[in-house]
Amino acid sequence: MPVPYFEETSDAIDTVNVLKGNLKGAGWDDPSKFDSDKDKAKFRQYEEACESVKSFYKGLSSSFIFKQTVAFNLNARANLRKGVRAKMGLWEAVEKLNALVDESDPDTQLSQTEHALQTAEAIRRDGKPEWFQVTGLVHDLGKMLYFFGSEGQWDVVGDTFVIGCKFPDKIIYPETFEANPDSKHEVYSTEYGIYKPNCGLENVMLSWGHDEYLYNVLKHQSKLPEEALAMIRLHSFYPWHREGAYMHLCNEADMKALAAVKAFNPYDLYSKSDDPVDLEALKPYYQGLIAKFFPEEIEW
Ligand SMILES: O[C@H]1[C@H](O)[C@@H](O)[C@H](O)[C@@H](O)[C@H]1O
Ligand SMILES: [Fe+2]
Ligand SMILES: [Fe+2]
Repeated sequence: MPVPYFEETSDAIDTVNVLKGNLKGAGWDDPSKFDSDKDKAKFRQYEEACESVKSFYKGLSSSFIFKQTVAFNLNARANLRKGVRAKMGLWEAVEKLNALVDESDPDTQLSQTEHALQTAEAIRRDGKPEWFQVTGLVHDLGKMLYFFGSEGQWDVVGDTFVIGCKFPDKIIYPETFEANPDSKHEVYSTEYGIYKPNCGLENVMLSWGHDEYLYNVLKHQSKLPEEALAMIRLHSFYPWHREGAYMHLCNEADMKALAAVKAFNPYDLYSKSDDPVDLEALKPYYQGLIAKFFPEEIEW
């Protein structure tokens, strides 16, 4: 069992409440203002996307479609438990991701370091609390998986969906899921599959990638509020947070998570068209924020 970084003593709870910036009523979930000048119809246009994005999702041999199965997902989670892949601070991870451009993303050709800082800066400009800003900074650091022996980008990036029940038509290029062997399985192809009605997303396996990975890495190694952890785990789950799929698996806690993810989404998505950022100039500020919420080294 990993030792939680945040031990629940009453002192620690006070510190955490201060860090959260009075979660309730602090305005952190007021609608974002920064995206009012964005042409939202220009984002997530998968039909018009470049060939590399299309082939990531629906190329003839797209592993993203074929290989995200129950069997693969159980195995990925078992591997995660086998040990620690690296010990590294979060800022180092931000810098390492300069080497990664996300093949699945139609909206940015910039590196993931740029994307992390653009997201965080948009949140900061909108006057949101520090925990929200740092969540913006780290939300995609799960893409470090790419350097930790992933099979490619297909098991790291891209939107997520539920494994173990029917693939709804709310996923990008839904027709392609016919090629996933689970779509023919007698249980996994049914509405509820291996799940019970309203079992809660906490009990559901999301397709393996950067969200599930980072959530598992950080849940015991941060002082982030649960809203932030929901943003991390569920931000790529567009079939759910944008299209409203999978409500039959959700419970009340998930509705709170949904509000958090929806508050986060504009910063993640629409900051992709912002100007590039100055890494060196921003470094001291974000290193300071990281130090407030995370241990110096994370066990990856
Ligand atoms: O959260 C995002 C989102 O789901 C994008 O659609 C995907 O292309 C990216 O890989 C991911 O980081
Ligand atoms: Fe992401
Ligand atoms: Fe992102």
